[in-house]
Amino acid sequence: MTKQPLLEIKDLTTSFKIGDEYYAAVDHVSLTVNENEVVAIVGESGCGKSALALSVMRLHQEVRTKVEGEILFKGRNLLPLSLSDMNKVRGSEIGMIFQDPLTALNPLMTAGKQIEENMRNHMKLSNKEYKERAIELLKKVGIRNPERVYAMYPHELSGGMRQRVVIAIAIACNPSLLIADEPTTALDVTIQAQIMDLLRDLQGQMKTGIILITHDLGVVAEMADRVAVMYAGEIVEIADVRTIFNNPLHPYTRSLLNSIPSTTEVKDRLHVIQGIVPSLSKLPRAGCRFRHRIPWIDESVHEENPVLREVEKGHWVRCTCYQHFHFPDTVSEALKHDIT
Ligand SMILES: Nc1ncnc2c1ncn2[C@@H]1O[C@H](COP(=O)(O)OP(=O)(O)OP(=O)(O)O)[C@@H](O)[C@H]1O
Repeated sequence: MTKQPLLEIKDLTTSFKIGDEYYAAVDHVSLTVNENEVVAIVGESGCGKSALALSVMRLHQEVRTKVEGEILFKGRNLLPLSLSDMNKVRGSEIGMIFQDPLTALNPLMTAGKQIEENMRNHMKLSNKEYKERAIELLKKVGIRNPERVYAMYPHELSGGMRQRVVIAIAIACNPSLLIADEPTTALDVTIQAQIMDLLRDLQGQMKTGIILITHDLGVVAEMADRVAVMYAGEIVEIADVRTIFNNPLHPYTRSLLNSIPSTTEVKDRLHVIQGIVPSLSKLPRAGCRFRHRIPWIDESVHEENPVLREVEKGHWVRCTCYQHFHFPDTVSEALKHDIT
């Protein structure tokens, strides 16, 4: 069965005003999410993942943000839509799950009323039906005593319960796309797995497309169909999940995978990713943006204007430097470049 594109992000550039200048946090990014497909976006903090997600939802502050390109949702470009048309899409056809459930919820409204509020904006039901559906949704997201939780305020709920309520709000109108931005980072480790299991179950039942933004490569391996790796505002590699884990090519993807702690193998500290993503105004804009973090690789192997190239069906990589990449061979090589 061929998959239909649900979301097509075309040449998206999102820039923020800092001082008098605009700087692109998302730089000419194109990405497709098909129906019933989970696309993970991975990369370190500051790579532009949230800026990308918020652009799809059009949740950036308009005064200091420029969003250029096209975001086609079911074929319709979301960027030129009026606010009222965008509000019809947001929360109904596209649901969003934020990092921190406490800030995502209204502290002055009960869980049940917040779920109902989203439905009231998009669905015509009777008061009784809104309530029944809200309780049904609380049950669906794994809350055992939904009638009780319906009447509770966010501060009366644990972090995991709050995130379940956020998920209930996000799925209340049966969206065809969910955007989950680090949905478990604000939660205890023990609860994280439960929330990811819930998301996976819901995705299976509802066949929703999902953009899953995460640092957790374990979650990616379990949940994603395809993976886009972002570095410094650009996608540097994109492929199906199996290819990313079995045949990663870009030096950044390889470094990310290498930095996962292993329980079976003692990792050489030289193989752990070095340095940090530069701040937005200091991002390298010319050439291979990752080259500064792999200084032991000869400069000449980087392309001047690296573009994403399809190296095998569905597997795209930016910059041919991957053909020459290796981790530092020796301590002296690492020391020479001050990277230990
Ligand atoms: N409103 C804003 N104004 C100015 N700069 C911003 C704004 N929002 C984000 N940035 C900058 O844009 C870059 C990308 O940020 P973004 O939040 O998208 O990164 P991220 O990959 O999602 O990181 P994290 O995993 O920490 O959420 C960062 O340098 C960030 O500081």
